[in-house]
Amino acid sequence: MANDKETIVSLKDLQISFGSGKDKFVAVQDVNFDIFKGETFSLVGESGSGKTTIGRAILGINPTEKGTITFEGEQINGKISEKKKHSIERKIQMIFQDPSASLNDRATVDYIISEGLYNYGLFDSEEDRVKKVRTMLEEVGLLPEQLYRYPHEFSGGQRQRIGIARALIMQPDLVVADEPISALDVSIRAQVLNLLKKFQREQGVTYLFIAHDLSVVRFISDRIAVIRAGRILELAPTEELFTNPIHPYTEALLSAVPVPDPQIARTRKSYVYDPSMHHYETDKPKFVEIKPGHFVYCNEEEQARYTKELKEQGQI
Ligand SMILES: Nc1ncnc2c1ncn2[C@@H]1O[C@H](COP(=O)(O)OP(=O)(O)OP(=O)(O)O)[C@@H](O)[C@H]1O
Repeated sequence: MANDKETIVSLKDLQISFGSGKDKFVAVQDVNFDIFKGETFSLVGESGSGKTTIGRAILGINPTEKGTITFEGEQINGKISEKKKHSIERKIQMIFQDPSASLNDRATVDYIISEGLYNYGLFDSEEDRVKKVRTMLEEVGLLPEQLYRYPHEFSGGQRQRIGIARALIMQPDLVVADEPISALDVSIRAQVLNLLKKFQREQGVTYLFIAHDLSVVRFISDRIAVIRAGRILELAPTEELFTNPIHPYTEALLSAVPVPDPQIARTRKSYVYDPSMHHYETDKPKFVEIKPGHFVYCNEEEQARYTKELKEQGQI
């Protein structure tokens, strides 16, 4: 792939299965993509499509069956040393969908935010730890007097801020944010997204953002990958994906997004994507860079058709 951006994560021919024998279920396959340093890369797809499975594989929680995951130039799936694992667990943090379930209700906010600092010895003195925690608390918009309270004393949005503080205090290079706003009130979703963007501007952190709705990720993503049934069907920079979608499934997802401009609404085709039209075994589809930075999962016949259409439209 031709680009001048630095790659932080690279997934090559990734396959992940659960169970074995006749109960084996392939949850993720043929997955190939790179995430660039400092960007927000979104993985979007319906429930059960494999988004969380990919996120958990990058975090080292889900074992992979085939392929490689490279992080900062080193392979991190398969057998790795405890030392490397420990180092990666600081560098890659996670923010969860449900801030109520992911925070220990018997621990104070002070302890929750400090836990990683303790595990990694990331402070010089007690004074230094308290200073770090208070600064972080302020960064996420909570008050110093809230430090010794417990998660259940906070609203959903505040709890998610605690979850963000816990992740970001580790100064991670990559944060996997798995539907971080889905459980929140619509009114506070934008605030939480703005908070995440603020950290990205200040710390240069990279986000892998997982969502089931394209409209949610439009304004925060640099690039978007659309996943269905464990396969990435299309990947493109955000505006490119919204204006020039190529795969019929992306078209279908986009037609479900409310379009305020009737002019655009009229020109948009309402595809019904029938996945059974793909016979993966015989078709042997590939993830092809159909135009610079824009990838589509397609077989040879589809590739020829897409290329012809793009040429006719003067896009390539
Ligand atoms: N530990 C597991 N054991 C067996 N099957 C699993 C396991 N984890 C996930 N799966 C299956 O793998 C598929 C992908 O699940 P995954 O959680 O990655 O989907 P998702 O896209 O994140 O969905 P959601 O939006 O609902 O979280 C699903 O069919 C799920 O049932």
